[in-house]
Amino acid sequence: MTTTSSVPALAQALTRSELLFKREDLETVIAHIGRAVDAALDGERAVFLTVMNGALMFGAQLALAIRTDLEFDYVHATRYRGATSGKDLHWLREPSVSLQGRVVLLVDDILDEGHTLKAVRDDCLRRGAKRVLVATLCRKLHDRCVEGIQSDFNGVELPDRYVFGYGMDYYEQGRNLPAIYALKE
Ligand SMILES: O=P(O)(O)OC[C@H]1O[C@H](OP(=O)(O)OP(=O)(O)O)[C@H](O)[C@@H]1O
Ligand code: HPA
Repeated sequence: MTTTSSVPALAQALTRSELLFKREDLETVIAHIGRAVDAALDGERAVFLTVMNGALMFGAQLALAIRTDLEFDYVHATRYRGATSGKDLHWLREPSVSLQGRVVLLVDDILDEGHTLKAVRDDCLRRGAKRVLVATLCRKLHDRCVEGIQSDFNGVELPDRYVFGYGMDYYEQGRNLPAIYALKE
C-alpha cells in the first residue's frame, strides 16, 4: 500500500478503531431521510447543495432516495483540511446556481461543532434563499456545537470521537470505506 506522505497510516488507524455503522444500516437510514425530505419539500424543486468533499457519498445516495425533482450544485468549504481537529473555514468553491427565492437542501456528512454548516447556511440566506433545510448523515453527541445550527434530517448519532469512512476522512484517507468507524482513543 502506498501513501504520499508521512501522515498516520489508515491501516494502523483501522486496527485501533471500532466499526459503528455498516453500509446496509446507513443505506436504510438514508432511504428514510429521502422520504422525509420528499414530505418536507411537498413538491417544491429545491437546490440540492452538497458540501464537498465529505458529503460526496451521502449526497449521491440521498439524491437517489429523493423522488422530488432537484437542481444540483455544490460548495467546497473545509475547516479540518485533512487534520483531526477543525480550524478556520476556507471556502474553495461557492454556489454557482442563484439561490434567490429558492429552497436549499444543504447536504453534509457530519454535524460536529457546526461551524461549517452554520457558515454555509448563513451564506445561502445572504444569497436570498427563502428556506434552508439541513440534511446530515451523522451528528456527534457533545455540547460543543455552536448555537443556531441543527440538522433538519439526520441519519445516525455518534460518540464524541474522531470518525471516518463513508465520505469522512482520516488524514484524507478512508473516505471510500463503506462504513463509519470511530477511533478508540
Ligand atoms: O461541524 P464542523 O465541526 O464544522 O465539522 C463538520 C465539517 O467537517 C468536515 O469537513 P472538512 O473541513 O473536514 O472538509 P472535507 O469535507 O473536505 O472533509 C465535514 O465534511 C463537515 O463539512
Ligand atoms: O470526526 C470527524 N471525522 C471526519 N471529519 C470530521 N469533520 C468534523 N468532525 C469529523
